[in-house]
Amino acid sequence: MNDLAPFIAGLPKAELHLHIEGSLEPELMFALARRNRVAIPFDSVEAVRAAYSFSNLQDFLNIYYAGADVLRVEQDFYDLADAYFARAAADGVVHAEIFFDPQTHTDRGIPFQVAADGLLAAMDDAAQRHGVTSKLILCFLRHLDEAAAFATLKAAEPWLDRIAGVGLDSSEVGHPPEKFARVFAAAGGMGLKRVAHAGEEGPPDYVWQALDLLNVDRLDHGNRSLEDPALVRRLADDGMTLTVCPLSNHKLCVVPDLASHPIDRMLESGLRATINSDDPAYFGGYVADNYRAVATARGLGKADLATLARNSFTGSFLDDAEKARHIARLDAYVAAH
Ligand SMILES: Nc1ncnc2[nH]cnc12
Ligand SMILES: [Zn+2]
Repeated sequence: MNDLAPFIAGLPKAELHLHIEGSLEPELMFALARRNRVAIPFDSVEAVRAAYSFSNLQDFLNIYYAGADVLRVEQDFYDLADAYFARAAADGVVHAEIFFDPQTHTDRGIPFQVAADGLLAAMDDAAQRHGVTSKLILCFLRHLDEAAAFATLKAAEPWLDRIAGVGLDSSEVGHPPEKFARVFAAAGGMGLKRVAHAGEEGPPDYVWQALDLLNVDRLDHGNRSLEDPALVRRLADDGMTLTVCPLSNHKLCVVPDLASHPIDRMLESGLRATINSDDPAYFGGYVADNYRAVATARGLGKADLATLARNSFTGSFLDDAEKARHIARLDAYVAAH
C-alpha cells in the first residue's frame, strides 16, 4: 500500500470537516501558553500527546476545550490557522471549509471578532501563499442552549459576508438536532449553508432530524445512518454528502478498529462519502493520513480514493464552475497516475 502514499499526497482534494481548534498541535499550545502566560496542566509536549487517549467523544471534548484556553488574541487564531493551511497544502488540499466554535472563546471573554478576524486573515493569506481557498463555518455548541446559539448568530452578523454557513458540534447524545431547529431556520433565512454533526455517537433518529428539522446541506460523520436502511436510501437519493473522519472514528471508539471502518460500505451503498481529519492534532493525522489509513485498512485502490476526493469537491460549497474546474484537474491527475 505504501506505493499509494505519493498518489494520495498529490491527489487534489477538499477538506470539509476540520475544527480549526482541533488543529492546535502541542508545540503551538506550549508556545501560546508561554506567549500569553497561560498555565497548562502539562510539563512537556510529550506529556500532552500522552494524554490523548480517549474512550468516547466527551473524553476528547474535555481536553479539546481545555487546550483552546491558550488562544487569547487575534494573532493566536492567525497562527493556528496559518499552521493548518501549510500542513493541509502539503497533503494536496486545494480547498478547505473549516469550522470554528465561537462560544468556546466568547464564554472565556474572548470577543467573536478576535477569533473571526484572526482566522479570516490566515484564510486570505493561505490563498496567496499556498493557493488553498477556504470558507468559514460557525458551529454552535449543542451542549449549550438555543438562546446561546441565537446570541452567537447575532454576534456573527457583521461577518456574514465572510461566513459560509453554520454547523452543530460538541456532545451529541442528549442534545438532538431538534433543539436547534429554530436557530437553523433563522440561519437558512440569512442565506447561510447548514451542516450538522449527527450519527457520530447519536442514533439514526438524530440524522433524520438533521435532514428534516435542520434542513442540512451536508452531514458531518453520519456513521450510525448505516443502522437504518431507509435512512441510507434517503441520504443516497438526496445526494447528501457525508464528511467521514476515519482516524477520529477510531480514536473516539466510534469504530473498534480501522479494519472495520465502513467507508467502502458507505460508497457501495451509494452514499457520497468524503474523507476528512476532524481534529488532526488530537487524532494523530491530517487528511492524507486519513486517506492512507483507510486505503491500508480497507484495501482501497486508486479509483476509490479518486471517488472520495471527487466527492469532496462535489460536496463543497464552491460554485458549480469552481467545482467543475477542480474535478477536471483531479481527473487529469488520476489519468496521469
Ligand atoms: N468529532 C467531534 N464531534 C463533535 N464535536 C466536535 N468538536 C470537535 N470535534 C468534534
Ligand atoms: Zn467534527
